[in-house]
Amino acid sequence: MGSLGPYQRKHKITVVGSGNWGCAIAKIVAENAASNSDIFEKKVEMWVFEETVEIPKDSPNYDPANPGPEKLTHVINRVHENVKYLPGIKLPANLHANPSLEDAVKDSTILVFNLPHQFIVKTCESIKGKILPYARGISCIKGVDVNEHGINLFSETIGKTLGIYCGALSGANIANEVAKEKWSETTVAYDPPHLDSKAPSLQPSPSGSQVDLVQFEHKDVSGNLSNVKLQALPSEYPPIDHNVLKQVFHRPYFHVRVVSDVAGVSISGALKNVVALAAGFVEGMGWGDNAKAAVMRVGLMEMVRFGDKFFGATIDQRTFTDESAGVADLITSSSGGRNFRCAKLSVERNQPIEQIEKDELNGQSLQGTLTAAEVNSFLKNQGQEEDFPLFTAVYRILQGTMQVAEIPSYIER
Ligand SMILES: NC(=O)c1ccc[n+]([C@@H]2O[C@H](COP(=O)([O-])OP(=O)(O)OC[C@H]3O[C@@H](n4cnc5c(N)ncnc54)[C@H](O)[C@@H]3O)[C@@H](O)[C@H]2O)c1
Ligand SMILES: O=P(O)(O)OC[C@H](O)CO
Repeated sequence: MGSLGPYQRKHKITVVGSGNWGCAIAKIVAENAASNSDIFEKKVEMWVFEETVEIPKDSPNYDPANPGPEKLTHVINRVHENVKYLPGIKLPANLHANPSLEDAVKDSTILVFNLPHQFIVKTCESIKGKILPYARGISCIKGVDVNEHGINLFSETIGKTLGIYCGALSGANIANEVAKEKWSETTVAYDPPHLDSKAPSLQPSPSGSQVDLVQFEHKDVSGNLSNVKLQALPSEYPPIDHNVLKQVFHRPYFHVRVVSDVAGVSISGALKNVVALAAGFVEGMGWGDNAKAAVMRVGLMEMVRFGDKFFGATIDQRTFTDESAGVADLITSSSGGRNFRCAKLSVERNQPIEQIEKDELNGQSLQGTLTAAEVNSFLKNQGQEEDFPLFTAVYRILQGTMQVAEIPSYIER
């Protein structure tokens, strides 16, 4: 290892985000950067939304020289652990926690976006024009971007905002299990216009001084056509393709399948969170495993129907059944995910789920509650609420306008 082969430059990787999943993925990426030093720079940057943390005196991470509250980035770089969002897990020493987003993404060719979805638009806006124009992205976000214009995948929102191509990663991946190196699978979806590896005429000159802007027509998931300009990756770098992405994410304990269905992978990851809330609600009622299986069955059907109706042109229906991002994620999320656990406690304690989130998650963020509201506003606009009774029931239960006890009769209609 260590030889650059036919390429003069290595990829620099930045992880944008450092929460529970952000750190688990950053750990994987940093491990791979260290062990594939022929194509990746060893040092991996991780952007941290800075805050201060208090380390208890009896913690092995306590620094008597620094007894007061300490910046989270200082703690991560000092003890190689995110003591707030991924406690008890050693992070690789080549992972650098950086409080400056602009500095963290500077000169990176591979950007991994891993934040709660409500923060992504603002985060991307702030680095517009400040990244390499030929960088490529992977979104690990589970959510959909619903705004007045309709519904978008976050990979597309990120790509459009930054003027780059962005794929997606999603799977049956509870972060704490992955971080403990318990075996799991994931799905990476990546399907850029073929300009990096298949069209040498589009490559810039080896000096990098001349860049090629490739303009192509792009149809987004809602069928809207737009002209997109994408800059080819300079030929000094190894092409960013399925093989390189596997080297970024695959570990002996984290098995990656790379596919092309970005829409299917992203939609599954977003919608399964809504179904996991329903699973938590019925579990909280003490209705048992049969009831949970029933909401998972109906939920999966609604996920497939949603994909077919609104993303039909671009989605591969097999993703829902064949890939980790599909039914496998639905099962794990409805068994031990945060959305499931908080929904269950909210029924058991008869408290709003926002209260449970605040009391139980120590700053981590539920995605299903926001997604249920966003999906509902989209379905309402489309006049389709009644065609998705489980999604609608979850939204109404969260709003307090429906009881969990009404789920069985409501979803049967
Ligand atoms: N945690 C999991 O098990 C898991 C697994 C797979 C996918 N995901 C998905 O990954 C994404 C990220 O989840 P996570 O678990 O890393 O996050 P998290 O739930 O741990 O959220 C906390 C993070 O949000 C950050 N944050 C708070 N306010 C912010 C702001 N204003 N701007 C930017 N960042 C802010 C915090 O600094 C912290 O890093 C989500 O879409 C989630 O659904 C999570
Ligand atoms: O803990 P949740 O509910 O956010 O789900 C975590 C992951 O998405 C499971 O794959």
